[in-house]
Amino acid sequence: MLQGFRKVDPDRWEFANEGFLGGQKHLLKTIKRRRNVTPSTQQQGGPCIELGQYGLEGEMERLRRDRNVLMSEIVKLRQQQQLSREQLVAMEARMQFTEKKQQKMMAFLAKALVNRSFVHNLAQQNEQGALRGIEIGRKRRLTASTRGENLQEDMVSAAAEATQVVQEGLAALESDIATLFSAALQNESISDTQEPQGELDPNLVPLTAEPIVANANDLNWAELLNDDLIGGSEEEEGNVPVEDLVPNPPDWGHCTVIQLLKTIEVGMSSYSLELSPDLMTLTGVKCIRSRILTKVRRVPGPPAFPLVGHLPLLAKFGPSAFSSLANLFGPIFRFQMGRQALIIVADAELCREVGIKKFKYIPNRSIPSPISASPLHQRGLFFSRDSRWATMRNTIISMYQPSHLASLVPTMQSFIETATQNLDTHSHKEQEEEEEEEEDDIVFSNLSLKLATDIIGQAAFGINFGLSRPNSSNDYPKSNEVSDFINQHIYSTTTLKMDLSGSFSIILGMLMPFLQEPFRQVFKRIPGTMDWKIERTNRKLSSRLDEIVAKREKEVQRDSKDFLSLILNARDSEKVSKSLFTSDYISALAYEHLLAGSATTAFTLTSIVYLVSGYPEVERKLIEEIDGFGPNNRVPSASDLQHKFPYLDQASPRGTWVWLAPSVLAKDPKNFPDPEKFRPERFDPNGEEEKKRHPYAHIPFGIGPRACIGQKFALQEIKLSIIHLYRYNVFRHSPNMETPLELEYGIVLNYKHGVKLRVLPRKTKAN
Ligand code: HEM
Repeated sequence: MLQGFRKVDPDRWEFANEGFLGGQKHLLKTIKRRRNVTPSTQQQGGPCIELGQYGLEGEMERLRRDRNVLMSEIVKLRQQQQLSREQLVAMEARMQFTEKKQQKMMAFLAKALVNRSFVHNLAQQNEQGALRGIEIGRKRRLTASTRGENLQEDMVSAAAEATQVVQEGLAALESDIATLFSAALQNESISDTQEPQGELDPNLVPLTAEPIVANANDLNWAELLNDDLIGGSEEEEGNVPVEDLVPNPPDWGHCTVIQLLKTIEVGMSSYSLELSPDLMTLTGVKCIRSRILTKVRRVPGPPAFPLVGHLPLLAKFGPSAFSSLANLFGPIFRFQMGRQALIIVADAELCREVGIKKFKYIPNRSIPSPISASPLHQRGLFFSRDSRWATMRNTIISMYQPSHLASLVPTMQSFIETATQNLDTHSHKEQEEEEEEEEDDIVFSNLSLKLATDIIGQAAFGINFGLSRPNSSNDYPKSNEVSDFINQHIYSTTTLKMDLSGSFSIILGMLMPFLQEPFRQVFKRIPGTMDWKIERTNRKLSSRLDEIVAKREKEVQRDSKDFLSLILNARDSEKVSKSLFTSDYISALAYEHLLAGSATTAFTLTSIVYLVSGYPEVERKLIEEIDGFGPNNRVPSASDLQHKFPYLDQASPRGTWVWLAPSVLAKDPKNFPDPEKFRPERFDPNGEEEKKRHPYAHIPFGIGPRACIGQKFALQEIKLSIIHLYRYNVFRHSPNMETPLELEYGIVLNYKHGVKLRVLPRKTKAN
């Protein structure tokens, strides 16, 4: 009879009994508990035999072994208990740390609210004229309660103090950044196959203490998304498909770097619409905003500075910061826009994953702090969310049908013809050129901005702003209303930034979002502060837009084909929901067109002309194609523009972006060999380079359902302009223009000192 424990391997013992057999329940009742083994039971021939006839000694041995097994079990359990205790302690410490951080923040706030001694600092460091404004405000509010006044002053002081803290922080971080980037640059010169040459700066070690992801595959992408979407525990991550865990997409932001940079301004400079494409050229850059900072900590990235995060990197290095970071940390890295944690994805394939395949989980753009105070900007398509966005986009997209775009050609052409009359006064023959004469220069960047604003003004509102008419033309005196509107628009646009030297409430919005609104409420009442100015301008702009919409709403019959009329007609005919397209949303949508469609297009057009005038071979090919199309008075149709100008197609706007981002592209020569060269041929659809390139390596208008709605509009306008310009002229760089051209990272990327060109009229071909 077999009974008791038996050894199944050197470390394990198992219960064994003849009545203990799998599937034979009825035998279980034959199993009897073994009684204490005593000499008498032995004599009675009781159940003392186990694993053979070992007798008492055998039994003792068996018990000893049983005891050892149990002891080792106890030791194991004790170890587990110890481990759990340690984890508990670590968790407590983490909680305490978090609590302390909160306390510190509260202490800072408390200090901010009682400190009265920094009014002067504010005047020096923050907003020009703020002090004067405060004084004026104070005089005006002499009757106000002293307590209220003090509070206001205290908040001003707090603002100054916070600015100081941030500035000190930036200074302290600067040396780290320099180290980081010098190392990054060193890394860049190392090709895949080469061994690193020389030692990397040892100072780099603490900065790159986190693991470098060499390959995008090293990170489980689905896991990353799960992680951020769900915010679950680390143990849960990656085990369950996203689809199962996210019944409703949670409210978290999605943005491409483009979108992000469109609205976010950093440090000295800001990044905008146009910047995005060149970043995307790197191989495509997308970023995912995470609400849960801790969840993205394990994604590699440089150490972040308290409050400002990685903003100083952008302030100091501009867009090339992203390339260097991609070089250091791999195609997926962490970046902190102030308090906002982002995951940057610098890989074409992963961009497709985020922008298209995972779109349903990340359909919305995050609303950056400058926008959060401006309903006007929030109600456009760009920042609208979920089902509202889907309905609005579906409605608006119908207004960009090919037939509608084609009907816009004559309007565009007419504006182009009028605007180019400005060139006549500047044009001269090469031999007459007086090198230093500034009056011969044309600031082409200004002209193209005026032209693009006029075209989109007409297309969006049906209003001719008349900005690009020749100066000498007095046919249409520009009304004060129009210039006021444009000025308000420009001011409103340029203040839409997250500049560390900008509006105080906007800075706060980045650093401590919950403080933004209370501070804005205070500052907007203090004359002279930027918050006050922004509030005033946006209010005026909104009311002007509302007026335009209200007037148009009242029109019984709207014949014009501008965006505003089309959308109002659709609403009146109940094609679109009245509750969704309320007047304020319609104002915002029309205004968004002005915003999104002016400086972007203008910058692209300027860049093309600037580049072509520096590359005679490109100019020759372009002119050949334009002249080959037909006589100068033959205006190309929308279809001609699409199919009959393949070389122009390659030059706009893609060649431009490549050239504009040499530092970014240099990191990815496999996609863009010789990136610093303006070589439209690289985009020749039949060329090897184009065939080899990843289809999402270059996405200047974005990808997926949220891609630019105005892409075809912009390209049509740009191509028409180039054709008209080069039919009659060629351009040369003015000797008065700086080289290399300096860029200004405003809300819309711009050439800091403009693009100055000389106009050379062509020997016009016989028509
Ligand atoms: C060369 C000129 C332009 C460039 C480079 C450009 C670029 C972009 C980019 C990169 C995006 C974001 C795409 C994404 O997130 O994947 C975007 C969105 C957008 N663009 Fe443009 N754009 C240009 C001209 C225009 C024009 C002329 C209009 C209006 C007529 C316009 C209206 C919009 C709108 C409304 C969105 C938001 C779309 C949505 O969220 O559904 N853009 N643009």
